Amino acid sequence: MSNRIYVALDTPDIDRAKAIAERVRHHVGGIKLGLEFFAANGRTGVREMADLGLPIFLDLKLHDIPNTVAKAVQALRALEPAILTVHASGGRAMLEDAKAAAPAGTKVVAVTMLTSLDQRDLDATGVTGTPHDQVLRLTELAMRAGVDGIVCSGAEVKAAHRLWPKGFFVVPGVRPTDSVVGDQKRVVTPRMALDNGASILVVGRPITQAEDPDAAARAIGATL
Ligand SMILES: O=C(O)c1cc(=O)[nH]c(=O)n1[C@@H]1O[C@H](COP(=O)(O)O)[C@@H](O)[C@H]1O
Repeated sequence: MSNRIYVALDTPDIDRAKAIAERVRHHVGGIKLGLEFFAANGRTGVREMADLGLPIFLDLKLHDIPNTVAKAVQALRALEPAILTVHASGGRAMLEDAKAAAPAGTKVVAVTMLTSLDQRDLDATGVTGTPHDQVLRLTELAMRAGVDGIVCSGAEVKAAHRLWPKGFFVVPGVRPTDSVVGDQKRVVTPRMALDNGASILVVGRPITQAEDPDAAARAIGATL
């Protein structure tokens, strides 16, 4: 089951990213490269990481007017990532245009409500209802727009999966029981996220900050 773990290599240092990827490669299903990596290393860096042979999840969380997002996705086409993220709250037209601009083999997944946010944060943005309500509202929007799936926390993935049985569900913000939570707020264990219907898990610091990333990835895999 460890092939359902994507390790988040959140570092601007490509040599460090490669070193961790090499160490954990037999215990993860793919690697996730996000804004920190992309801002420092760009498309060339993504290509270099892809040469390691693992599927690439390019997590840029695009969120802008439809034309701008579509053009950005077009500019990324040649990288053919396995997964690409956009923000669901960008709206239906943006989601449709992002999907239309992506390569056929790329899953476009829409971030619903970041796992680093809770009820108070939601209230502060003027959104009514609970995190659960907000995730389901955006799941429905993403489904209707024709993207491939969503990103949500393990606390909502069961209900989101029920609403969209054919969707692809990415769950970050997972923590083994003995692990530091950090800036995440809606956290579940990797096992619970999968039991609740996650298609893949994103795991960053519990692996990358471990003294032995390989052992940490193996240990998480063993709980699944
Ligand atoms: O899209 C994501 O991957 C994402 C969405 C979200 O709601 N929360 C979230 O933490 N992430 C990403 O998942 C990773 C979590 O990292 P750790 O908290 O270190 O395990 C980071 O790379 C985040 O950018």
